Amino acid sequence: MKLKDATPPDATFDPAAAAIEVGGVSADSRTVRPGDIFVALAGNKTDGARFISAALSAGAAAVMAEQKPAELGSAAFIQVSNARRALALTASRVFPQQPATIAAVTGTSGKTSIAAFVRQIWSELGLRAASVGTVGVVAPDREVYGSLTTPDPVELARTVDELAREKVSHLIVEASSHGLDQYRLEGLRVRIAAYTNLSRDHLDYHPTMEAYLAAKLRLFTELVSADGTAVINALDEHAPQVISAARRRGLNVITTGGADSTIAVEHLTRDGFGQRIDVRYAGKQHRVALPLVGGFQVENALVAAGIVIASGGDVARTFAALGNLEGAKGRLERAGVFHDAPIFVDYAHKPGALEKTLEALRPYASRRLVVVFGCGGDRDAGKRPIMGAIAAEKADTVIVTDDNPRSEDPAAIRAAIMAAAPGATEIGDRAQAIREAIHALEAGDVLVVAGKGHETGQIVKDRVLPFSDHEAVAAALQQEKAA
Ligand SMILES: CC(=O)N[C@H]1[C@@H](OP(=O)(O)OP(=O)(O)OC[C@H]2O[C@@H](n3ccc(=O)[nH]c3=O)[C@H](O)[C@@H]2O)O[C@H](CO)[C@@H](O)[C@@H]1O[C@H](C)C(=O)N[C@@H](C)C(=O)N[C@H](CCC(=O)O)C(=O)O
Ligand SMILES: Nc1ncnc2c1ncn2[C@@H]1O[C@H](COP(=O)(O)OP(=O)(O)OP(=O)(O)O)[C@@H](O)[C@H]1O
Ligand SMILES: N[C@H](CCC[C@H](N)C(=O)O)C(=O)O
Ligand SMILES: [Mg+2]
Repeated sequence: MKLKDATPPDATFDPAAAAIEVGGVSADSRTVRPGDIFVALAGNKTDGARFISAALSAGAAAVMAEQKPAELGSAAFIQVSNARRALALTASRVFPQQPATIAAVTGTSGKTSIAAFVRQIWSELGLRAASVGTVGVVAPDREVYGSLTTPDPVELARTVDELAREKVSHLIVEASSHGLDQYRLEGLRVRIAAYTNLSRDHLDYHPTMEAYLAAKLRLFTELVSADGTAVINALDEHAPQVISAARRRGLNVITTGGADSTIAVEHLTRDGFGQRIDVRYAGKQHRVALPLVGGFQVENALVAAGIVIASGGDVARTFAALGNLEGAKGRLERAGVFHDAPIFVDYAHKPGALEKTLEALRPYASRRLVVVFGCGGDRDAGKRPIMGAIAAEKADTVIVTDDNPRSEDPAAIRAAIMAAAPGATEIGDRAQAIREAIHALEAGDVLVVAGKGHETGQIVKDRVLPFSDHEAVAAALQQEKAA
């Protein structure tokens, strides 16, 4: 395609460059192919401008940047005011196909669960549906694991284009705060934007909670199309700010979960490991039998229903479909039982999630609620004592272990948690921590192994050691059986 067709309208370049043929776009000199546009981004670790000569050696036909580089060789220069935004917009021109209906969900917790729910409901309504997020790409024809919640803009645009070619008509994408802050989703034609909640996370990246919320609000104030719909969990304390941002933008607003919400909860009862909900929407009552544990899953399920209804889904069939939902892998998932005590694997790796998960399981523990968890290295260290205190307050038995120490000293991470969790036991080796927790279980106990959810590795220094909480639980149960 021609350079002028690949670049966003506000890009400026020498008119002679307009007709240059470009092959693709990359912000990484290591993946540049001959004929590509190289976009120089000022990064968090280094500056892409330092790699312009490497990109030119790799055959870049043009360099896109906010400032003109000293050396360009024979390559064209494309000046833009916001290189990250321009990268995503260029990627969406290079990869132009998109499913007709795209929804994006943001919030500290619940995105992966909601993406899985929405995909399942759409599929049940007979639509070709896909999701992109923490657990990768899940589509009718394939499942591909990814490393980021919101992929980088080039990979995202390429994936979305492929999905459209695979005849996916309905897509839901997780919009992380990093993704929104770094303009990874620009160029996506988002018709429905959803918000779950806001609690402490990623304060190693966002300077304040206000900045963290502001990144999330971009989905409503800038990204979703002006005639789109906002679906907002009314039970979250920051919901009023999201609702007013959505209203200011002129979006259609659907609120969920509260007594006065568009999708209102009239009555809620626990029913074994499921829940019965009477929901009211547009003057009509719908009875929902949700086969999932935890009040937060009700919030997630209703946001998911709101998204599907906003996309034109049949209302009665949408609420009926909630009765068949499967939880996302490793989200408060029952992974086994020992001495009649259920064992859950959960992805709570931030304070708000840990609190909600322990609260959700408390009613099932007639004896002890036991939690095994740790905190990731190279991530917001401030979370550690907060999570320690929450575990000590909300659980009866706390075992502090390792969860992706990365470059940090695992013992120091555990010590920061332990300092705020009086009475907790420290067992660094995660498999051993799980074994000891299971060995001590008795009828009436409930165990939750939190923090890794669907993950399949333990990141120690630069190595990813194979590790799965599901497998560790299964191995421990096997060992108990053999004993
Ligand atoms: C802090 C952060 O978000 N960093 C992301 C960001 O990197 P960056 O742009 O700051 O990159 P950088 O390393 O400083 O390099 C600057 C530029 O030089 C380029 N470069 C670098 C080296 C070279 O040889 N040649 C070259 O051209 C790089 O490609 C880049 O364009 O943009 C990259 C491309 O999109 C991401 O891969 C990278 O994610 C890193 C790996 C990461 O760990 N991100 C996590 C924290 C993240 O994004 N998490 C969120 C939230 C998860 C959650 O909600 O829990 C997610 O969406 O997954
Ligand atoms: N609505 C919710 N409110 C509070 N906590 C929740 C909610 N939904 C899920 N959680 C907790 O957060 C964990 C992660 O859930 P999920 O993966 O759906 O969220 P996410 O927003 O995609 O998280 P991440 O940003 O880590 O990918 C769950 O295992 C559970 O402990
Ligand atoms: N996307 C999140 C996942 C964290 C999962 C947890 N197991 C940890 O390593 O802290 C992050 O990279 O911060
Ligand atoms: Mg997620």
